[in-house]
Amino acid sequence: MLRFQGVGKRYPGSGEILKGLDLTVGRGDMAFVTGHSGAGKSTLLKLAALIERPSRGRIFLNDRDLTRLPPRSVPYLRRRLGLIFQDYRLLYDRSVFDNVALPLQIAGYAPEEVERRTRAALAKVGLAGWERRRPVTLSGGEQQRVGIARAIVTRPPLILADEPTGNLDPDLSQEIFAMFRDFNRVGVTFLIASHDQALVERFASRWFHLEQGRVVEVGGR
Ligand SMILES: Nc1ncnc2c1ncn2[C@@H]1O[C@H](COP(=O)(O)OP(=O)(O)OP(=O)(O)O)[C@@H](O)[C@H]1O
Repeated sequence: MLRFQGVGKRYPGSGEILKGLDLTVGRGDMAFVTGHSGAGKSTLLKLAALIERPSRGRIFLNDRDLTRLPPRSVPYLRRRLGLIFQDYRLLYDRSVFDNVALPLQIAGYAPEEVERRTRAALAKVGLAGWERRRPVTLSGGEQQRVGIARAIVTRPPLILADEPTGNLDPDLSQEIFAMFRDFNRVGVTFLIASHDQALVERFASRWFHLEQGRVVEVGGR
């Protein structure tokens, strides 16, 4: 589903952060990227999400070469991805409903469809009835559930999550990963950056360990 082939990345003025990376995430995988701080985990996800472009190599999503994608096709492609961030990135001046509904509104769904799908996504993350709440009144774990509902609301086949439990305690982290696993079981592919080794070993069907810009170890069942 997602394939990196000899991918290098250098930021303006930086050395090479990723140095010819090869990896493949298959359809239905629950894949993790591990590595110490600065190893390039976020960079890898940003490349997959087309937030950054590689300096060399190729990235394929469903056999489509992302490195050759014209800029005008980027927004369309991004709609087919769910993105989840460590710091949730919610809009704090909007309601929970508005946050989750936003990707559907951008994609041009009719209002009644937006309403139906948004409520369904909130129910899936255990937040049915929370539509009118404001994100500031929610705990970190609850805010991340809103972030997850926003990521799944367009039913993307692939979800990219960057340290999604980095700000949460171990019990909540486990809850969030179990939720990902439930979505994974119904067919959503995940690529998750995490440095929580114990949880990765428990939940990963596959993982890639990064060191000095390369995959040095591949695990999984
Ligand atoms: N926009 C940028 N410009 C210049 N250097 C950058 C940029 N973004 C990241 N870097 C550098 O690239 C390296 C890898 O960063 P990245 O965020 O991908 O690592 P990470 O493995 O996700 O780390 P962490 O676990 O701390 O989030 C770091 O040395 C960082 O300083």
